[in-house]
Amino acid sequence: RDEQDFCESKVCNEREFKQNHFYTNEKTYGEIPLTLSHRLLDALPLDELDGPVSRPVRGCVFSGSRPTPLKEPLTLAAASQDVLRNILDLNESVIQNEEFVLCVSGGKLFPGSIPLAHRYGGHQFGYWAGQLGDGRAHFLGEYTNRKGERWELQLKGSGKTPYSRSGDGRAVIRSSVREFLCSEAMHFLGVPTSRALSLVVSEEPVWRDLFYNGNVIKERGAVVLRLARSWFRIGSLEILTRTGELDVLRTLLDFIIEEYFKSIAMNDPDKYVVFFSRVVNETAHLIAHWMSVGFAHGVCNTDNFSLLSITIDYGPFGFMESYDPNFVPNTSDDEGRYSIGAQANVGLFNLQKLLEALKPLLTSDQLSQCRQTLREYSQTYQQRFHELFKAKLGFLGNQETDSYVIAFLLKLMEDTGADFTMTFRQLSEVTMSQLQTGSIPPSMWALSDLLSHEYFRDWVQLYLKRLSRMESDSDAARQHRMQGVNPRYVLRNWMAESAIRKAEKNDFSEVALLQKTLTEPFVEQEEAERAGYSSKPPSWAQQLRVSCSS
Ligand SMILES: Nc1ncnc2c1ncn2[C@@H]1O[C@H](COP(=O)(O)OP(=O)(O)OP(=O)(O)O)[C@@H](O)[C@H]1O
Repeated sequence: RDEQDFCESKVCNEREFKQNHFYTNEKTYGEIPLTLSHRLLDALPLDELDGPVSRPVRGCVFSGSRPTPLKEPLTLAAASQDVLRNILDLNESVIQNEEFVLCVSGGKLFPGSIPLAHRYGGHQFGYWAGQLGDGRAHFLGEYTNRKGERWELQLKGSGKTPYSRSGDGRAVIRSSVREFLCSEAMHFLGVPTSRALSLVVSEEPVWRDLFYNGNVIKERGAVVLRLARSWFRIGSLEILTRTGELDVLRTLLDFIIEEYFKSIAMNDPDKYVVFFSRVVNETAHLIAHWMSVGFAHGVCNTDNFSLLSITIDYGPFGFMESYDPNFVPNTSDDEGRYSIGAQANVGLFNLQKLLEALKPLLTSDQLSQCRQTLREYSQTYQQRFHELFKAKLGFLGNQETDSYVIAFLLKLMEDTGADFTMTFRQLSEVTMSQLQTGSIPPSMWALSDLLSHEYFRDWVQLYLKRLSRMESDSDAARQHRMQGVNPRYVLRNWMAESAIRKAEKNDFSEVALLQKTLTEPFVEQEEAERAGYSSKPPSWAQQLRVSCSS
């Protein structure tokens, strides 16, 4: 009852809220030529006007919440040219403008912006965690670009909201550099993902217990402005079912389908079934894609799984180096629930939770259809995985032995601990005759590791035999094809760590180098080679521990 009274006393009427924001915020609008609109705000129920008071929220999808500016001086540590130019239609010179730095860090609002925090819940590490929500993120509004694409802009690390619980609403430089670099890198690897426009660092002190052992240290706050077609997550729907707010659930679900799943007819009586099967399909594809680049998300909770099946929430992720299906990229997952090899299964768990959220809106027949879709998830995933790995090996067409050749290689890699990224890359650089004669140059260090395996020669024979079946194919054509899908550079932990150590001292040169390198991950680059980004990881990389505290 107390909780209910508390909520009710805070709820104000929606018109009042909008007016408050539209009229009193005007003077804080920036002068950057980027005007945001708010389709979501018009369509979805809104909570209340003011304040970052942490509380249980009911009956809405968003709460009004303004960013808290970071302590100055602020430094624009990095910006994505691609996002500026190709998503936001902005001229690159805009980043010289002080207003820009304020707008992308929460000090001012873009024209038209009405900042909101999204209410969602989620299953974390297998258990229902209750209300979560944007505890340190602010949704600023949406931008429709010249190409007609709609993008939703969000700040992360921009201060407390009603969903902050005991958190401080901030993000540190360390985690912000990682999110900025990795989300952009994933885009250029071709993996569906949120994007990042900018990274601003500040003098704001932020206290973090890095390894949850009582050793609290002072770090500095940073804000990333990130973008996605949509930020809705499985947890966005789950919370509404859990609290029995079925009208809001239906409103939100219809909005999501109408806005982001345009090919589903709103008058189709099975629209929720079709929606579910799309999410199942795309989630399976996304996780297969992660596997094909050796990406371990690290925290595959339902609040971190997008309904649009894009990669969101770059926390304690990692790119696998030595091939190991049990690879866990951080120090917080002792049981390996989110190990790289478990991601497909966790995806299924999350989709089961999505189905539970949809259940009150389904007839029993529709529920059975959805259950059938879930039973097909594993096959959808396997098929996509198979296609992606076939492409990584340069195969055209289908041969019965393909699955065996792929599995055989992965087993050899596991036995020898061969580097995942460079094994495939070097297979795309080596010639067939070098493979045939076993004369692999020492610079191909990952293949050299594999060479030590007693069965590697057997695998090579199978592989060459398979390649020789593609009669019209040449070695050069195969190499070209394979180099287009096997990156030479991924954001290895040690690379991110090296850039972070410098960034914490206000030297952003390595952030810039990594950003540049990872914009063309499939192309060999002189500077990146000099920096050792395709070399064997340095010995200190083994000791690195990635914290979940961020
Ligand atoms: N410092 C913080 N202050 C307030 N809330 C926080 C803080 N850190 C995390 N949270 C909240 O805890 C929940 C889980 O955190 P998690 O690290 O998965 O998300 P996040 O990285 O903050 O957000 P996102 O998923 O949007 O990238 C989210 O509701 C998040 O907003």
